[in-house]
Amino acid sequence: MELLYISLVSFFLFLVSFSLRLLFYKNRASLYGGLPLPPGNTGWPVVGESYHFLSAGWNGYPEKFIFDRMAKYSSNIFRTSIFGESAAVFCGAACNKFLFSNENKLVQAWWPDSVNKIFPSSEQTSSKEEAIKMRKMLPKFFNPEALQRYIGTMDEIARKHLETGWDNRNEVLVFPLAKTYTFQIACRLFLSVEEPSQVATLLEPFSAIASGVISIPINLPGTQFNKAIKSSKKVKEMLYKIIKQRKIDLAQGKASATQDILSHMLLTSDEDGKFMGESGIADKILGLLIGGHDTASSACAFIVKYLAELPAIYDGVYKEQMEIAKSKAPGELLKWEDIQRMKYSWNVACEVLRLAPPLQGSFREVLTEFSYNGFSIPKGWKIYWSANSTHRNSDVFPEPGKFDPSRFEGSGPAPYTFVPFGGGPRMCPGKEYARLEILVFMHNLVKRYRWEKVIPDENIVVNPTPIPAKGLPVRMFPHQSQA
Ligand code: HEM
Repeated sequence: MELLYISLVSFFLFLVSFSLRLLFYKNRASLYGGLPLPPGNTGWPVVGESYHFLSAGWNGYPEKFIFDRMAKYSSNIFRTSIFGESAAVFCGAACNKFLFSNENKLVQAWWPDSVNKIFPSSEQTSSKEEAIKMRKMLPKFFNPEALQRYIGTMDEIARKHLETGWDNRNEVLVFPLAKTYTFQIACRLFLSVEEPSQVATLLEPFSAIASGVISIPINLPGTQFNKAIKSSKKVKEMLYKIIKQRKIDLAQGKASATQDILSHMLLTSDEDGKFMGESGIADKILGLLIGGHDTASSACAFIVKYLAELPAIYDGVYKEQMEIAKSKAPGELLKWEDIQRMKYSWNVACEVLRLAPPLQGSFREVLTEFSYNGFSIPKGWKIYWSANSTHRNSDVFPEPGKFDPSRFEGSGPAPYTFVPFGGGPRMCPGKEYARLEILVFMHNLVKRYRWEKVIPDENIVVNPTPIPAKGLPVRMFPHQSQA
């Protein structure tokens, strides 16, 4: 469907685009210090290289878009055109360091216009401004005390989740279960929503939203973009209902001020004493659910995949987790000290995040023209940094395709090379929360079962997070005795 639309739109806009290109090339003489633009290709008219960029992921090799061009142009920086924007792709640790250190000086956060359309801010501000407000607010929910409190709840949810979704089954489909797990935690900690049918109703539209965020923004029936816009509206309507009910419950003393993120948002004012409106709260909760849900569930699913493929790694994780399990009283929930002992398991999770980063990278917008590595980068251009440009680079991680958790022992990878959570001031604010829910998941899963893949060479699709094409079916083998 999308290909058809792209061809039609491309054809009609070709002539317009051609004349705009002539104009663009004329204006190049004014670039920074006379330096050239990075080498590269701006691809097809209007859609640029968006299709190449996206299809590399759909085929399971998002890094191919990056490495093909780095090799072709013998450069760590190359020019492209994605989502209707002139862009430079910055590759490697030095580029990561440069970008992350120049946040809000030379560059600022940017998302494709599709993001503003899928998540129109109800407060008439851009998604960029909303993100700034969100960043200010998040430390309250993700500070060390709050995170430590969440561990027991996460453990409780993990146990119940495994009992209802995994126990007494010969075979399970991991990907949807991992999504349910991370979503159950988010619903509980953000909204105090626990009732399984309510969680399922909220979850249903989410996969359409995620794939629409990084898609070609053609809002016609049947496109990913169109489905994402509709799904985002649907979730917001559900969130409004929950928020309205919570206001009533708080007024009647049926809900507490500290029970979850929603209560905090309703009852906490900003530095000017202003409280957030219902629509602003719905936007923020939706942002958190989006940011935190597909990423962490993809990590959990890929941990299951790699542990099935690598029995020696599984044994290492099992040994570590059983030592922790045996040190606990029956029924006792996990605590902060237990998480601190899960060092090998976290190294394994990091190796999974290196090989299958849930987010492939993200964009910045150039605030002021600058030069870097002998190239001029014009104001207004977009810059894309990519986790794979270091994660899959043999100069940085020797034998990059080999699964080797020992890479994370000692001082670990060199700075700016392992970047699944980004870096600098915009580094993922949910990193620690994600670490906790991933480790709690690993603990509960390996404690109960060993498993094997039903489809040994299942394809991976990256859209925009990596997904096993058939949902990762596995055969389950429960351990004889559980701690
Ligand atoms: C394995 C799990 C996760 C991964 C790999 C991940 C990765 C990332 C990355 C790469 C960024 C973008 C940084 C940039 O633009 O340079 C980001 C941003 C963000 N993440 Fe995560 N994330 C994960 C889990 C979470 C969780 C659990 C939450 C919330 C509960 C969350 C909330 C956010 C938010 C709100 C942003 C936007 C921050 C901003 O714009 O300043 N993430 N994440």
